Amino acid sequence: MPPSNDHSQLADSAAIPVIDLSSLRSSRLDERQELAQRIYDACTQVGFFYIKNHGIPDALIHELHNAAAQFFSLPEEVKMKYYIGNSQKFRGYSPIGGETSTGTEDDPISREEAGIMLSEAFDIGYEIAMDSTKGPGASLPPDTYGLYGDNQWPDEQTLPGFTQKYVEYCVAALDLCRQMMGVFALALGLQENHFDSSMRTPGVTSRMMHYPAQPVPGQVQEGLGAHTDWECFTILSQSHVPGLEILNHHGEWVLAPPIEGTLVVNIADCLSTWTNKKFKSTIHRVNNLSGEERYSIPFFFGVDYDATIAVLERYTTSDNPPCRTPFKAGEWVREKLSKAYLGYEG
Ligand SMILES: O=C(O)CCC(=O)C(=O)O
Ligand SMILES: [Fe+2]
Repeated sequence: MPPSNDHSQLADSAAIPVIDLSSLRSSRLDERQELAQRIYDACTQVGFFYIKNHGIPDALIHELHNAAAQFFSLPEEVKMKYYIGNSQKFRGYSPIGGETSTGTEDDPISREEAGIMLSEAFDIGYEIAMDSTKGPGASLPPDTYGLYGDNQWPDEQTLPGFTQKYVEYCVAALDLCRQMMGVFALALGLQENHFDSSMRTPGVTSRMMHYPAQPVPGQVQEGLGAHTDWECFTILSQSHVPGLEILNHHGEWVLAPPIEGTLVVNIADCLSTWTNKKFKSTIHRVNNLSGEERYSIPFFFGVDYDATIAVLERYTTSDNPPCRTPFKAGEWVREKLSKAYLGYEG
């Protein structure tokens, strides 16, 4: 297990709770507060939880998984037309071996040490069309960190309806994330609208992932190395095939198996920093040992790239000073992306 001077990246418990989000949209504050309490417990103890009754239609999720399977079954030379290395902004297709494990804060991995991961991915980022709060005249903000726009969508002849389906999913996921930031604010003892001014054009990204079955039975090639996510939190849709594991403080990897009708939520570095690591940005990894193809679709919710992440004063004491000096969300994400993708040097 990686050395750790605190337990903020390790789950206390193997039990990943299932939280019913029905009251997320309740008009009653006491019901939203009760939900916030359950979320607080999950974020401070595990850093991971499942959500049910989240409001994203099952049919849409199912169709998007079909679209992902179709994309990855395209010939390699067709997928390479959308190669991530063509993009200045980390958008597009990353073939097997195109990405490297960066490790964790306490246990970083250099490019020389990192092995080839058995996964391929297709990455996209925020667009106005994904944002239900934006009208037709809206445009992207100044791109100080080189992270807004420039998605490399597959063309319509190759994959009809793919772009529309993915954008439709992002609209629903982004709406859900904004609502969840309200409940996170309540959980942290803040006004429900505390984060609203930091999520006008939020730094969201999403990716489709494909983890092939192990090529040599009995030999395990890692699908995605141990890491924490970088933004505020992640909403993950996994297919019926297990593979996601989270690290607990006994140094044991605990499976987070797919549960029908749920999505997985995990806290990431920026929200963890805001709380002085009270909310855990828990280390996780993926190994596909199932013998089947595995697909997953994470949606990474980050705040505006020019938002400042500064530890909330209420989570500091003289014995527990801020874990980091303030930084811009875009700075952090860009640095992490530059390390993870081969072919980018910052
Ligand atoms: O594929 C999964 O289940 C998890 C993916 C993940 O952790 C990530 O993309 O950051
Ligand atoms: Fe992750």
